[in-house]
Amino acid sequence: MDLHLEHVTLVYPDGESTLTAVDDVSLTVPSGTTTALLGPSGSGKSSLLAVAGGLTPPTSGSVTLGDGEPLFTTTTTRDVATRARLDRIGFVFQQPQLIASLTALEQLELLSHLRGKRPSAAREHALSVLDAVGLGPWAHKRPGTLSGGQRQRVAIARALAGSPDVLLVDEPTSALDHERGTEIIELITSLARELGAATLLVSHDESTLDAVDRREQLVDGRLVETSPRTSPGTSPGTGEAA
Ligand SMILES: Nc1ncnc2c1ncn2[C@@H]1O[C@H](COP(=O)(O)OP(=O)(O)OP(=O)(O)O)[C@@H](O)[C@H]1O
Repeated sequence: MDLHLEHVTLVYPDGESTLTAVDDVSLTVPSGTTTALLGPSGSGKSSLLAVAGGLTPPTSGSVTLGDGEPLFTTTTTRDVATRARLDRIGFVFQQPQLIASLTALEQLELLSHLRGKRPSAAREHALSVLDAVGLGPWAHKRPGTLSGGQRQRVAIARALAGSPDVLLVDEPTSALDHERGTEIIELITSLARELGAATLLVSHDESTLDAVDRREQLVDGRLVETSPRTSPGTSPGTGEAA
């Protein structure tokens, strides 16, 4: 399902005043595609991701999936947002945020349990997702015995295990070297395509983003530039502005 952000504005209280972190942003991420969100520090990337994922209600505007009812609006209650996140949205954060005492497989099974899945079906599915991220042989390892790249792959598998409509990814490569960072972006975009997840990915590092379908630029909370997908082998940012 396509993800639609419609006239999203997010204003934070800032002492006696207010700060507009996201300013009237409208954006569609088609199902199965990956849009990278770029922009300087403080431009509102994480804030926009937080609204897209129902972590923060927008001050105005809405988040919709497909042609359905809005998923997150100014009035969405915390309980409704939590359920929508569990059922429809996968998150990958800068740090993998894994539970140290659980194996890779158990990290995925825990969420399946929260979603009310049968344990045997959940295990089989979790193993197939770990296979898809190249971690089949490491399914029974705990985070402490995995590399940084492997831990991020567990986080990606965990985010995708519930077959979410939307995948939201915040700086997934900041703790990785260039080669592993590029591999992680390639993995995310190919799995998003395979699973039909509309994927919005915040990144500082344009050099790892050859595989993404689209780039958007935020400055002072506003979208300023849209570029279509660059062909493999061409340098980024050479597309015509839309
Ligand atoms: N919880 C908050 N309360 C008040 N202001 C906030 C809050 N979170 C972010 N801000 C402010 O909103 C603006 C946008 O911040 P945001 O973290 O979304 O930007 P960003 O582009 O993700 O930055 P970075 O790349 O450094 O993570 C900044 O001015 C920031 O200081």
